Amino acid sequence: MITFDKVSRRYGDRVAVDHVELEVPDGEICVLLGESGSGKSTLLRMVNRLVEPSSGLVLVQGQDARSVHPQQLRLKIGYVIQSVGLFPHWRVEDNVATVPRLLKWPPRKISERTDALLDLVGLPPKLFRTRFPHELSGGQAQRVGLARALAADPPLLLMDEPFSALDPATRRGLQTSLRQIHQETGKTILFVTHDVEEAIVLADKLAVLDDGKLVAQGRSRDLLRPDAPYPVRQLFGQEAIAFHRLATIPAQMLAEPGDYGMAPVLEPNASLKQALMMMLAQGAPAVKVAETASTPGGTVQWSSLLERL
Ligand SMILES: Nc1ncnc2c1ncn2[C@@H]1O[C@H](COP(=O)(O)OP(=O)(O)OP(=O)(O)O)[C@@H](O)[C@H]1O
Repeated sequence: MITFDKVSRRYGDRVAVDHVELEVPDGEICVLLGESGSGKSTLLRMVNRLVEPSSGLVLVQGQDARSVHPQQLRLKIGYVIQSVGLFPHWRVEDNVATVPRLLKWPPRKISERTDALLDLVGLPPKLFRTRFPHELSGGQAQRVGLARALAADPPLLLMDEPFSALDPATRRGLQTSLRQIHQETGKTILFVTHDVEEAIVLADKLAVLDDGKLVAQGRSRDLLRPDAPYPVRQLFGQEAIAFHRLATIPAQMLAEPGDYGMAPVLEPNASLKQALMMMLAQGAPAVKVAETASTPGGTVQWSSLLERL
């Protein structure tokens, strides 16, 4: 758990972070969302003491961050940034092993851990272990950055716009991978983005910053309402807020028993936004949600979807 207790950061007259009170619960992905300059990175960097608060407290797993030496603190906290920051003359395996080596793990344990992590982030070790960073695509490099951050199994991960420099398809792939990795590892993740769709896809908890102030926090589906605070409506777009809300609701929730013949079929974990997009793309009044061993599937109709908007 990370707790921000009335945390502020001032630079001269400028208030970058203004009395923020926020908890990042254990095992959740908390997304800090806000326009450029709203204070997201400043707040995130206070967790690993790259920035110190001007006032207030940052508690990392119940402990005042200031009471722990920054180097000790950073060993417990994985950090992933947009520019990745891999060491260019080190092979992938050496980059991933950075922190375990600092911790003087035995070589065999480091080697096994490197293989396991490369598998986890979707880079087969046989193909990627010995490559250099310049032999990787941007998405692959970011996957190595994620493996490196996870190497010593830290309970917390800080991710500062990690996918912002990637093309949309690669970015979606990494978002899906991150959710899967999160499910498998149960890490507590604080993730910064200014991309509203990325925030909705990833957030268990969404925290919206505006001009250094925390203006809303909660589950996306609870925040995305017509009566949301003005900065939230402005960020998501007044007209688009209902559309974004559909992305937070599983299509499965509106699926009714019955088969409407030739209706197109959605994946079992698709959202209502995907259902709507498929209806629009195919001119279909209904879509089927595929069944799984644990969910019955069924049909979502245009009329019931409109009622949810
Ligand atoms: N070292 C610094 N010195 C002076 N002002 C700073 C410093 N770091 C940040 N700021 C200011 O604090 C405010 C918040 O910056 P911050 O980088 O946290 O915003 P952000 O929401 O992460 O923006 P972006 O999405 O563009 O990275 C900005 O007005 C910025 O100019």
